[in-house]
Amino acid sequence: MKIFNTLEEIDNIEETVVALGNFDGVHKGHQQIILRTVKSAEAAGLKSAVFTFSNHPKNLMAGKTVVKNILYPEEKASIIEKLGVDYMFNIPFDESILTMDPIDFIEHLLLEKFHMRQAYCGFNYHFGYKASGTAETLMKEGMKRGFGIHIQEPFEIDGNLVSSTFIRKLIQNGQVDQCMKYMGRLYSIGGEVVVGNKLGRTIGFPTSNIMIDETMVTPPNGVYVTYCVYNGVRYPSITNVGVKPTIGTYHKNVETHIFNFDKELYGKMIRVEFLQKTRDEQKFESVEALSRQITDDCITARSFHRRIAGTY
Ligand SMILES: Cc1cc2nc3c(=O)[nH]c(=O)nc-3n(C[C@H](O)[C@H](O)[C@H](O)COP(=O)(O)O)c2cc1C
Ligand SMILES: Nc1ncnc2c1ncn2[C@@H]1O[C@H](COP(=O)(O)OP(=O)(O)O)[C@@H](O)[C@H]1O
Repeated sequence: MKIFNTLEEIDNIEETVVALGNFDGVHKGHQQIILRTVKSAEAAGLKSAVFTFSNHPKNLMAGKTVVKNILYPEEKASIIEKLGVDYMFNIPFDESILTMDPIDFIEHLLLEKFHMRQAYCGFNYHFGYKASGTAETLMKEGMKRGFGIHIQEPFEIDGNLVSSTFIRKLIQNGQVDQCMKYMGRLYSIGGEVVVGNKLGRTIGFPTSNIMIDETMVTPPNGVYVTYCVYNGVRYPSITNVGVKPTIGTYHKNVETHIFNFDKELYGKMIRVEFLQKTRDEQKFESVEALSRQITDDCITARSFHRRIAGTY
């Protein structure tokens, strides 16, 4: 997949079928739109493309982070690439796009820049000045100018409208066990292993710590059954998300104890995949009490892992 990070970089591209949307989380509704785009492009002998913004439009309008993302742009790109897309237009949402007349948006971006012949978008897609362009605007202009528009109806699973907002809420409520159903993959956080207090190993539970980025959606403090992916291998693990109140005052982080594992991971990249929240983080009266609780947590997590072995 070829990724274009600015409009200026887009040059010499072939005609396209474009999926339009923000696609944060690349959930099952998004996947359906993108897969349909890829199929149509193949059938028509065109290139498939995804047009998305690298920053959330609502954040530019508010002047600060009001919408936290589920995925980093690189993560989003990597998931979209696996769906078979040829081009990704990952463009910064700036003043000029914010204030662009919807007709100019169609003419100058979609047609002149992206060479769009067909588009797929959700029923609630908005674009251009004050988000005044809608799926209907695209329909009308498509009839006039000869491009095709396919509008995806609301996509529901178990009566829930699958949306990025819905998935953000699941994560923020600790309902990580629901993410697979709606996103088609486990919710995960990746990062570089940083040095902690080096206390974990003294209580028998060494942990690999990664920092939490508070500009992203994060799960609530608590203990989770997880997988830890390192070097392409997926290890059963248990993870504490939190501030370690028993030990002191710390920033929120993610620390994972990997079962049957004793390698040094400082400076290495790991990814923690969340299966199930098992309890809230607590302040214990002593490190011994905490250690006893972690022993119990590990028994629970190991039996969970045994139960689901081979499922994911
Ligand atoms: C499964 C698990 C559960 C934990 N639960 C708590 C908790 O409820 N309260 C708390 O203060 N710390 C909790 N911790 C964090 C420990 O305090 C922490 O792992 C220990 O202090 C070692 O920290 P270090 O990696 O910075 O050395 C938990 C850690 C693990 C692995
Ligand atoms: N089973 C394990 N799970 C996670 N990390 C482990 C494990 N065994 C060894 N390690 C390593 O030990 C380090 C953690 O030890 P710990 O005493 O908790 O120190 P820190 O406070 O720096 O996390 C991790 O960075 C990792 O490299």
